This record gives sequence, C-alpha cells and structure tokens, in this order.
Amino acid sequence: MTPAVRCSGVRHAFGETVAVDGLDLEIEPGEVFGLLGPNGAGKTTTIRMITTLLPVPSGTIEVLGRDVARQRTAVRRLIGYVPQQLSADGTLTGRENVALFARLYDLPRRTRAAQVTSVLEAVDLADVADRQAKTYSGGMVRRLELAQALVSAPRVLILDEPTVGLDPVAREGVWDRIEAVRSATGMTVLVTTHSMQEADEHCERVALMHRGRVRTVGSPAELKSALGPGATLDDVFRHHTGDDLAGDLENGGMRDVRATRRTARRVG
Ligand SMILES: Nc1ncnc2c1ncn2[C@@H]1O[C@H](COP(=O)(O)OP(=O)(O)OP(=O)(O)O)[C@@H](O)[C@H]1O
Repeated sequence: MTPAVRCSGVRHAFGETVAVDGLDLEIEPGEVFGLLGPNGAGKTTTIRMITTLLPVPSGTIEVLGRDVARQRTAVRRLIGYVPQQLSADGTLTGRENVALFARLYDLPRRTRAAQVTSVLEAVDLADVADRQAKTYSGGMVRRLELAQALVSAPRVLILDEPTVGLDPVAREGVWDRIEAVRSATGMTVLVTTHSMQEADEHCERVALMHRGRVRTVGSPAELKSALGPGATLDDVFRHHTGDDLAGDLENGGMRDVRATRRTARRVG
C-alpha cells in the first residue's frame, strides 16, 4: 500500500542550524500518527516541508505517492493543514471563515455552501456559524480552524499542536471531532503534540524526534513495553532524549504561556 507520508533521508538547515538531519518516516493511510519531541527537535520544520511550505533541500518526501518538491499542487490538493498560528479572522463569522477557504481551495461553486455547512456541523459549530469568530472560545476557534482545513475533504490532515493552550474539556472536544471525521472518511491524521497523555490516548503510532531525527517509532503500547513494565510515555520520551525533558519542560512552560496567549485567546 502507498504510504500516506514517506520521508527518506530528509535534511533541512537554516544557516548553521540543522533542523532536520536525515529523517526517515513512514505513515500509513488512515492512521492517527503523532510526531513528538522536545522544543527544537525539528517537528514544525518537518511538517512545513510535508505541506510544501518549505523546500526539501535534500532527501525526498512523498504524500500518497506524490513528490512534494515536484508535484506541489497535487500534494496541496491532498492535504489539510492546521498551523500553530491563528488562521481564523475574528471579524468574519465562522461560516465566512470556512467559505473563504472553500474559495481558496477552488471548490465547485454549486456545492460550496453545502460543503461549508457540512464541515461546520462536523466540528459542532453549526449553531454558532453565523456569529463573528471573535465571540468564540479558544476551543471553538480551534474547531473552526479544523473546519477550514477539512473543507477541501483532505486525504491527509496535518495539525501542528492543535490543542496547546486549551483546557481539558476543549482538548477533548477537538480530538472528538478529529476522530469522528477520521472514522467517517478514513483520512490520515498527522499531529505534533507536547502532551504525552494526548499521544497515548489518541495516536495509534508515534515517532519520537530528537535533534532532527526519528529516535524511535511504534504504538504507544509497544514503546512503553519495550522500556519495561510500568513505563509511561514520559519515560519513553526521557529515555530517548536524555535529560532534555527537564530543559524542555522549562522551555515548554514559557512556550506554553506564549502559545496559550497566541492560540487560546479570542481572535480579535
Ligand atoms: N526560520 C528559521 N530560521 C532559523 N532557524 C530556525 C527556523 N525555524 C526553525 N529553526 C530552528 O530549527 C530547529 C528546529 O525547529 P522546529 O521549529 O522545527 O522544532 P520543533 O520540534 O517544531 O520545536 P517546537 O516544539 O518548539 O515547535 C530549532 O533549532 C529552531 O531554532
């Protein structure tokens, strides 16, 4: 079967900083796959290459068999992307925000309105679709961004830290909707997260990235049992990243505060 995403020998440097350093990764169609790793591990750079937003200077990346460097438009038609940054406009209604993406993706005019309504229902925002997005809570904004990414019916949905800054109920609301759409459509989901608990609960397989490379990959259960009885995914993380977890928690703490302000605030 053609993998949903395949990365082989991928490297990407920003000047002297090697962000991704010989990355090999294979994601199967239909799975929920988590990309984990400390701050600076290279997760966002990897995702930006997969989504065609950054070039692939060496190595190859394919999405459902299409080369991201040579078949950029074909790849863009296959993917939906929820970036870390806010991508909804607070002055527009939820429906208008999603409609904007429907136009951007060039959805046929006669089915556009119905598709917009359908994805707003899928993320549980139908009742508030005609309110301005600035009146939405952080969790609702995240679900709106999910609707924007889903409007083109992507085969591969890519989300960069989709639940950062959300309270536990809002987090579950986002996951609940992702999983409902995944089981209805069979799409593949690739997600980055710093939450080991979320990865454990929602990802079928995870890859642990450290210093630009995949250190280990497998189901959370496999990775935990490889370490020994009673091991948690936090232990797996610590084992493969050395003592980086402590540093990561410090940085992550600062970062989470910033991210909370950035992502969970109401859009203005
Ligand atoms: N545009 C850029 N210019 C220069 N360096 C960059 C740029 N983007 C990322 N880097 C560097 O590349 C490395 C990997 O960053 P990246 O954002 O991919 O990591 P990450 O795993 O997504 O981290 P985080 O969990 O903090 O989002 C880091 O050292 C980062 O400082």
